[in-house]
Amino acid sequence: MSAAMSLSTNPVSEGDIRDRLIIGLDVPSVEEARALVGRIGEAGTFYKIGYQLAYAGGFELARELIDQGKKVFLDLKLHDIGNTVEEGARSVARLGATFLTVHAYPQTMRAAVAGKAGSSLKILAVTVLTSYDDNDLIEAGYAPTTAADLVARRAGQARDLGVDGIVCAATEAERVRGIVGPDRLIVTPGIRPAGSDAGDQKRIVTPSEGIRLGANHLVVARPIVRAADPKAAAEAIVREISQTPA
Ligand SMILES: O=C(O)c1cc(=O)[nH]c(=O)n1[C@@H]1O[C@H](COP(=O)(O)O)[C@@H](O)[C@H]1O
Repeated sequence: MSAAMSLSTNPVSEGDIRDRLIIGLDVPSVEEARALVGRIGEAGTFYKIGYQLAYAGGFELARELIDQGKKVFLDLKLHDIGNTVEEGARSVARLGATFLTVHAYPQTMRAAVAGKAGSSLKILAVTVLTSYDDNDLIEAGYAPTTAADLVARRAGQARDLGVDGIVCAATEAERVRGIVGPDRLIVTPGIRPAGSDAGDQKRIVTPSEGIRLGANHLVVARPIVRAADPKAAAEAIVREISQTPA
């Protein structure tokens, strides 16, 4: 695959098409993550470091990957008092990460936007986790609502607060695009290549559906990380993305 491979038909996805796949490094140690990145090689350009790896030395790996020219998404899903979130976002901005997640609560989003000011870090607001369905929201104490409606409400708040992108299930991406407009990013986990296990995800689609529904980036972990051949799994998803008209 050529490093310069691009998808010029979609203005929000200009650049290397491989960047549209964000590979979740959901593994227990930096050594395993390094080995995985090595196996995936040129097929992976954008990596996500979440709780499991971040709390096991992942910040050092983030620096290493950035130094190698990879993009890094720090998926820390911040949510705390405003001052703490603002200072946390400021520290992540200094690391040189590309994306940082925060939960889509207005105070939290406002603080993160203030913290990253002046840097190239982009804040992504996690609206409703893709492992939640409508019943999970009711169980969590939300007044009868649907995941789709809550995603829409939070996407509107994120837009108004100047957040750079939205994390939602691709099933809501079209509605979110209508709310946030063409320039904000839509990043969708809950992606499952045809025939793969849903695991704990509840609002899932295939890579091609995700792109067709308007996602800028797809987040995929287990279907790549646990594949017998992670490089081939990543390449297959990138191929599917490249063959789907945006
Ligand atoms: O913020 C995220 O990345 C995220 C938000 C969300 O709503 N759902 C979700 O699955 N994620 C993350 O995306 C990844 C999905 O992993 P797999 O289900 O293994 O592909 C995990 O690292 C999750 O932490």
